[in-house]
Amino acid sequence: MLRAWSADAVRSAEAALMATLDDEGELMARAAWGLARVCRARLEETGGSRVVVLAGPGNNGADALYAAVHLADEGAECVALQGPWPLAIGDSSSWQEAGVRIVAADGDWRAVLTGADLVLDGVLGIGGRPGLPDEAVAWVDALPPDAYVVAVDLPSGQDPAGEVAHEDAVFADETVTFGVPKPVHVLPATESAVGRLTVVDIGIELEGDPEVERLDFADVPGLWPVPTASDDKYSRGVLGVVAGGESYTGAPVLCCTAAVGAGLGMLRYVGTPAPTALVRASVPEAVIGDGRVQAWVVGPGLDTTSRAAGSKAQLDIARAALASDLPALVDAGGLDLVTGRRDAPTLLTPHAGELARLLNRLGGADSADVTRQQVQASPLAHARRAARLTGATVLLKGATTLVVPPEGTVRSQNDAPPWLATAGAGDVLAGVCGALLAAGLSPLDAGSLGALVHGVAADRANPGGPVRALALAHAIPGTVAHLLTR
Ligand SMILES: NC(=O)C1=CN([C@@H]2O[C@H](COP(=O)(O)OP(=O)(O)OC[C@H]3O[C@@H](n4cnc5c(N)ncnc54)[C@H](O)[C@@H]3O)[C@@H](O)[C@H]2O)[C@@H](O)CC1
Ligand SMILES: [K+]
Repeated sequence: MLRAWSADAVRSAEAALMATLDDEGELMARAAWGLARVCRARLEETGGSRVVVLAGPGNNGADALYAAVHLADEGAECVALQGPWPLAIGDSSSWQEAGVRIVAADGDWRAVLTGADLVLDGVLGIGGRPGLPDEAVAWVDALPPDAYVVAVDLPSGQDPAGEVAHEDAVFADETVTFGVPKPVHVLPATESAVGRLTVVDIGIELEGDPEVERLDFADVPGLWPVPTASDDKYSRGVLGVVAGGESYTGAPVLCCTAAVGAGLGMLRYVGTPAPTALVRASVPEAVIGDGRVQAWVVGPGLDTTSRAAGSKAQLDIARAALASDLPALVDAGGLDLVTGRRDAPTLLTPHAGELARLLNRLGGADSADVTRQQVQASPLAHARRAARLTGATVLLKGATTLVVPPEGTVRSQNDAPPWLATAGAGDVLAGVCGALLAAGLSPLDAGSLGALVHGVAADRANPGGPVRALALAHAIPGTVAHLLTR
């Protein structure tokens, strides 16, 4: 499991460790040495030797300058660009003596930057507010496209808390962070700016709950519900799926195929005539009709406005499911049936547009209209708000999937290839996560584990190429086996 801690928690841990060390510069020395080792390796890989430091006003700039001193000692040509600010440590002459030429804001920094093989972005670190100083915006605009950009601790100008997306900021090829990952490295608003993430150990230890967790493959065997010899179909979990309608007939096929493939004890399907016939034909394991279940999936392909035959009876069961005290996953059309808090374990699985619509419906008359774009620009805050309004855990779909309970640590999964952005993929996700809820997992575990398996299955269904949702659903059982036995 990858764990990311807030800037405040990292500063406290650094202060605690610093208090035990004789030399107050020791941590920065460790950070700079680790950073220099990574840069050295990248220069060797690319055959480059010209390093340009973007030197900000704080300790982030100092880290980059100290690393450049090591690289200069080893033969690299190192130049640092200084803005109209004093450097946190030393002055330009002391750094020049140590082998790093400083070019001031009024110097010919453009020519220097043009020749860079590797750019060390040390403008802002965990002390940064989102956004860049103007001089640094000009540097970033002038970055040569073929230079390898290494961000020190985090891509400068990105929100260290990972809450808000920023276009006017650094997008790095690699980020070298110190001690532990921070939210900026794993949350959807900022993760795409991080590139490859490398963590340098500087000896700090963090306690308590992290801000963000990310499950990795090694977590799957400990969480996945593996049956034992004493289990039967009922003890393994029975899932009820209320999905589809006369106009959306495919969603229940995808959802039910994925759910039985994820290892359910039994599945009950509640639908209208056309999708019921399809489910009967393509998922012969399914038992048709209402009955006792351990959890519900309500909503894939569900049209809450339909007047077609069977729709009213189906909607009555959907509403009863949501009113019950059983765990429920609520997706797509089912989200329109959410009227407020649910006390039983609940996982809502909206995409950005559906989350905006839900917030507008539940937020009350005095709340401003939320748009899909606003949700995409600050996904965590909007998902958290919906979680608090409903008491549910909110799984917000996207290139990075967020799983956000009303309080506490969130999960952020980034396991899927971009090919997975395809119609029907969400129906498959609902089936997998629903199966996990029926087996007794919490909404947080069901959502994050389901997202991981879903992402890996997309890759395994057709490595490196397009994937259709039905192939994804069929890849679920093999993916689970692979993750349990690797
Ligand atoms: N705290 C520690 O013990 C350690 C910190 N380290 C480094 O120190 C960094 C944090 O250093 P600092 O706390 O000095 O903070 P930063 O270097 O991130 O920057 C802070 C400075 O930038 C200014 N600033 C912030 N946002 C701005 C914006 N948007 N536009 C213009 N100016 C802005 C602040 O007023 C302040 O002067 C870490 O990211 C890491 O690189 C490492 O050396 C490891 C040890
Ligand atoms: K930085």
